[in-house]
Amino acid sequence: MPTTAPTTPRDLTRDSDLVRAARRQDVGRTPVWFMRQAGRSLPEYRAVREGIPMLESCMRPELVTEITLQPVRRHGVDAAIFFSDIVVPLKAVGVDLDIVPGVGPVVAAPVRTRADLDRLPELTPDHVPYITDAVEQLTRELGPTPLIGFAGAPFTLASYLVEGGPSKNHERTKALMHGDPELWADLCARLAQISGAFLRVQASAGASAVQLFDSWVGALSRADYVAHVQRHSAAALAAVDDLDVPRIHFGVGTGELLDLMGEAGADVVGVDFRVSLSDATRRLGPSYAVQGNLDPALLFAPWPALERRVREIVEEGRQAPGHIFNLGHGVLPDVDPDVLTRVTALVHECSTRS
Ligand SMILES: Cc1c2[nH]c(c1CCC(=O)O)Cc1[nH]c(c(CCC(=O)O)c1C)Cc1[nH]c(c(CCC(=O)O)c1C)Cc1[nH]c(c(C)c1CCC(=O)O)C2
Repeated sequence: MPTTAPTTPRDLTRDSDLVRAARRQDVGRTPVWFMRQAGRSLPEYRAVREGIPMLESCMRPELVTEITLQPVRRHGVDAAIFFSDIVVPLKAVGVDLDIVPGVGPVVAAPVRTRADLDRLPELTPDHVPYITDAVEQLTRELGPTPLIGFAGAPFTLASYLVEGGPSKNHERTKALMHGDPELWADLCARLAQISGAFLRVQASAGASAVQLFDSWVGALSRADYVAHVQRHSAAALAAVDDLDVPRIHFGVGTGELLDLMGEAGADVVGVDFRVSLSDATRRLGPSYAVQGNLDPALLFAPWPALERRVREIVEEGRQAPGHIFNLGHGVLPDVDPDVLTRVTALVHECSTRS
């Protein structure tokens, strides 16, 4: 019987457990990956990053490829997450910012006025040729293992731009949202274009799924999310509507927003460790897969306690229409990477369907 050779990177990953779980299809076993699986927890990461600033490393396709592959080789996870950062597209369009070790993104001139917004251009693929190169190289090397592309969501990006750096209370961001809702809406619309275009570059170059990180949106009420944020996140996700890639939508402390984040255009809703997967599934209904939700701090607990919790999460995930095992937030830098390898193997072992 004649067979047709696969022609795109996505053809090779269509039947992967990660893509199937995201689409709420049957899987052989529960797929697992970890947010921040590439990074300081790995000695091989620290070795290749030595002396190279974070943002510069994101612009070197060879290095991005190597760093993205490191946790896949080491842990045997079911997906690679593209090595980059949510502020890379902002840097690419000319925002003067840096990622300060131990602090996070710091913006030289915060965006707070109409004139500031007017200086923030839209993103085109020509701004980020190194992203296209890295994704193409990576998907060739990954073969049947899916690559997840990502971007920051408008609210989380706006918070860094308006505050000028990391913020506990997002006070200036909320002051702008409520004090000048028109400027806020225009800023978020611009950020949605930038995020959407960044997702589209990655999906067009071969990424098999995308994740929109709205890490800090749990700081908002449902009413504010609906009035000031949801449509902008929806616009970012809609940028890949026609590309046939499942969309994951994640935030921290977003238990009260899960259904609204689903409605914004997600296939999979990320759940942090504050809400059980059973409750999350009840809140979301049958139309969404879930991703999560091991507390990253539990990776420091004695193995029997950690093992019990991992097994519980896999069991709860079986009640969902689809489940991708992950942490409730990123890997902490001091974690013993062998624990992540062991958790990966345990999730696979205890979820294998006979
Ligand atoms: C809020 C946010 C940022 N960046 C990101 C988010 C959303 C996810 C989340 O909520 O954690 C997303 C991100 N940042 C990075 C990745 C890709 C790799 C992966 O997840 O494995 C991803 C998906 C690399 C990175 N981004 C950063 C690092 C550490 C830099 C280093 O190794 O020197 C990495 C590996 C820097 C960064 N960038 C940011 C922070 C808060 C920090 C940490 C600062 C620090 O503690 O030093 C902004």
